[in-house]
Amino acid sequence: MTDQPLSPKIVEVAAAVLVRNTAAGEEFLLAQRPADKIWAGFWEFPGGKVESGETARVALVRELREELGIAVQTAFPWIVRQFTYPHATVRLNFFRVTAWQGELHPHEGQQFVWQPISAFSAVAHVSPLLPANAPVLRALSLPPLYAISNASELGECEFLRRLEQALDQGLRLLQLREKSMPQDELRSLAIRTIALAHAHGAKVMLNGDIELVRELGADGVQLTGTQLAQLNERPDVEWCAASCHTAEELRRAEVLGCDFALLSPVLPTLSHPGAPHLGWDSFASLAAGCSIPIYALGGLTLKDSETSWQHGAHGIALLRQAWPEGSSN
Ligand SMILES: Nc1nc2c([nH]c(=O)n2[C@@H]2O[C@H](COP(=O)(O)OP(=O)(O)OP(=O)(O)O)[C@@H](O)[C@H]2O)c(=O)[nH]1
Repeated sequence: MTDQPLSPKIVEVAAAVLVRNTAAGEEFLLAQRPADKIWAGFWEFPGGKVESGETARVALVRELREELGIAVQTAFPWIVRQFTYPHATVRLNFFRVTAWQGELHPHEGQQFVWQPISAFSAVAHVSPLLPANAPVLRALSLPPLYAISNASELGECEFLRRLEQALDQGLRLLQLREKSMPQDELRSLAIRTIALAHAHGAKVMLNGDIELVRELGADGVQLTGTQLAQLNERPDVEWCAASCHTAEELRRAEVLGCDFALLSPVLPTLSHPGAPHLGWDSFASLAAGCSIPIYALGGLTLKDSETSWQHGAHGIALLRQAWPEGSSN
């Protein structure tokens, strides 16, 4: 979201995904709507309506102070989901809140629960959830790093060695993208990659080949720009992502029902020296208001994660940088 005042036509809501780190991993907070509100008893992300003249961020800070008694220190803009209830159409402006001051207090008598948020398992252990929130949990389960394969350059053996190392270090989502590899080699690499990734609880997206995803039991497809332009329906696979460069492509990805998108190139890249790139400000304008998580791609390193969150990204996607040389053991 931008920090501009918001349109009064639909009910604008600021909602917080509070994230805390524990010994068992990251957790997020759900709150139960108090008895005197519509949808009483349903579980939701803390937050509330944006008041006239407020930005979503200002409303977020006010709501968390009023509802939970905390002072927000760090809030990253995340996805924006519109949902029509019988009583109103709401636009939920989500922020991931990672730092705050003060202890949580239920100022409106509401119950709280902290839920685990390990990769691909941000499920709610409470019910009922507000109906708008199910896709939000799915989005929340996406890990912060999306790695793109580089096997043609590294060679298959070396790529698989580095993949195993990355998986051991926590990589949970990767795309096999080997445009110049002969089909039979790609197939055999895909089989080995999927087996290795699944043994570590990680997901594998295949670039462009929907049939191969189904045949080999990969987790999803990363649609090419051409597929994104031509498909009329979201392919029936577990995860579907799109590669985007413009606002039009992002809209198309949302309309098609993609689960997430790549937006590139953010910075100059080794593979396309001198080619135009978005820069972080344009990235932020394009990502603002998107209903699906966006990974920033192009010229980035792991150190750019926080910068990407500040500009509305869910996380970063890395190609060469995802496969550092590391140890040879
Ligand atoms: N806070 C919050 N609201 C949500 C979520 N999901 C969702 O659909 N909503 C909807 O967004 C709207 C938020 O309104 P609210 O009643 O919480 O707002 P508020 O705190 O300003 O309440 P008030 O108008 O009673 O003062 C409701 O229609 C609610 O159903 C969510 O995760 N968190």
